[in-house]
Order: sequence, then C-alpha cells, then structure tokens
Amino acid sequence: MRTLRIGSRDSKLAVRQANIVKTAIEAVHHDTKVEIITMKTTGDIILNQSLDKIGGKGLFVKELDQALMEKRIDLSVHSLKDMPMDISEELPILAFTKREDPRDALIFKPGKNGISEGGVVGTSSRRRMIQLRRLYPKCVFKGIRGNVETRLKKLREQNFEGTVLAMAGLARLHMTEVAGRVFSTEEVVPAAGQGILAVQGRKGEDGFWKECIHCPESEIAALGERAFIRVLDGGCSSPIAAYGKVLGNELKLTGLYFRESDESFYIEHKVGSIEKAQQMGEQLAKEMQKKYE
Ligand SMILES: NCc1[nH]cc(CCC(=O)O)c1CC(=O)O
Repeated sequence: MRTLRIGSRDSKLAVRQANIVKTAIEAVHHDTKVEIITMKTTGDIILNQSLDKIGGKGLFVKELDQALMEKRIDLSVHSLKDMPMDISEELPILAFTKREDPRDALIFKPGKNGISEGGVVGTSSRRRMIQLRRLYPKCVFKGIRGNVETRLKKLREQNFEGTVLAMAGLARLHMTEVAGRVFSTEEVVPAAGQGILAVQGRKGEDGFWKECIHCPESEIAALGERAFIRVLDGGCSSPIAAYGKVLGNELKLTGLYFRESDESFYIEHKVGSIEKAQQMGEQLAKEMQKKYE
C-alpha cells in the first residue's frame, strides 16, 4: 500500500472537495490509501475583516503551500477561484477537475422568496455586488464573510434578506435546494475558475493519480479565464470576471470588464480554437481595456 496525503482547509466544503479527489484516486488505484490532513488558513481565522484588506486570495493557500514545500503533504486541493493568478513554479497545478455548476445563486431568508425594496443582500464579493446591483437596483449590499454554513446562519439570524453563493459549493454539500434564484452565466458572470478544483503538487512529481481526476476541458477554460483576469487585474478586490465553455474544438470565452471611474461594466465574448485559450483570454482583455478604459 502506498499513502498519498492531501492537504485541505478545514471547512466542511474544503474537506468535501478533498474527499472528491480522494474517492476518485482510491476508486482507480486500489494500492493507494489517501489521507486528508486539514489545516486552518489565515483567511479562515481572520473573519472580521474583508479579504481585500488582509491580503486577498493567497491567504487561503499560503499554509498549504508551506506544507507542500516541507513535504508534510503530497497534494493540496483548492477551489480554483481562490487561487492567485500567479502560482509558484515549484508548486504547479497538476490537475483540474471536471467543472461543477459554475453559476451563482441568490439564497433568500428562510420563508421568503424575494428581496424587498431596501432589503439587505450579504456579499463581500465586488464581482457579485456590481452585477446584482443591476438586477436588484433597490436593494442594499453589505459585506458578509465566513464559510457556507456561517453565511447561511448569518442569513437566518441577522438583518439579511439574501446572500449569494456558488452553486458548485452548494452541490458539493448537497444543499442546492437552498438556492432561491440561480443566475445564468450571462446574468452574473462567474469568478474565473468557479466550480473547478485545482490539485496542486510539487514540481516534477506529477504522478500516477493525475489521469483519473484531470479534465482537459476544465484546464482549457481555466487557461482562458485566468489569462483574461491576469491581464486586467488591478488588485485582488477588482470585480472582473470570466467564464469559458468548451464546445467541441472551440472555446467560448466571456469576459467582464469593470471601469473604476464610473463603476460601469461591460460583458463581451470571444470564440476560438481551444489551442489558443490563453491568447484568447489575453486578447479579449486587451481589446476590452482599449475600448472601455
Ligand atoms: N470563496 C469561497 C468559495 N470558494 C469556492 C467556492 C465555491 C466552490 C467553487 O467555486 O468551486 C466558495 C463559496 C462560494 O463562493 O459560495
């Protein structure tokens, strides 16, 4: 028997995600035992400040990166959307899982099925806020942080009429029935990588397990989406968004460009060969920047 240690954040969703990878590996590799090692990350510990203020996405991955470098774990599993755009060469993403539902959903307070005029919607994501503001011009947005369970608890107990969550997380927790309104990827463009899990490992160790997890379509979509964000990203609180869908040999990429000066945003598409995913992301970003900045 050989052992593979997967590192994960210790939230219910993160452990569930690590378990998805564990199950997939053990189903194919009967000689392998996968252990899940959980750890608290800075992003999970500091809950009273907005992520933008305490250093952004990297906070959820730093502790796991360190554990990988020190060989306390062999792999780490992350929601791709929580990973920084620039990843250390030493710790590459070795596999991308098949994408879960990439859409965002609005969850209403139990017993309600809408947001009243002036009602408070909890979201700390500027990406979600700017897009929802257009769909719900009369509601008020207020920050809300914490994992899925914490946010649903705050929705029940505090002055929120709604909160926004990714369908992917709800699906993995078998909770999609809480979704009150599911937005199409056109209504609310998802975060780059939303719904995809990234399996990170050490350089040179891309192992025997990769084949049973990796999804080439997810990798192509991720390449395009992340290239778009990388070109435009002015900082971790920037609300830009991107979503790619593979159809045969083509990638259809949707990009959302946000203009700080008047807080307006624009959504455009580009279709091209899957071989050019990264260039497409960069081109779409540069074209929109030129047009709208
Ligand atoms: N930032 C937290 C986070 N990171 C990934 C997901 C959902 C799962 C995914 O996108 O794969 C969530 C929860 C949410 O946004 O509702």
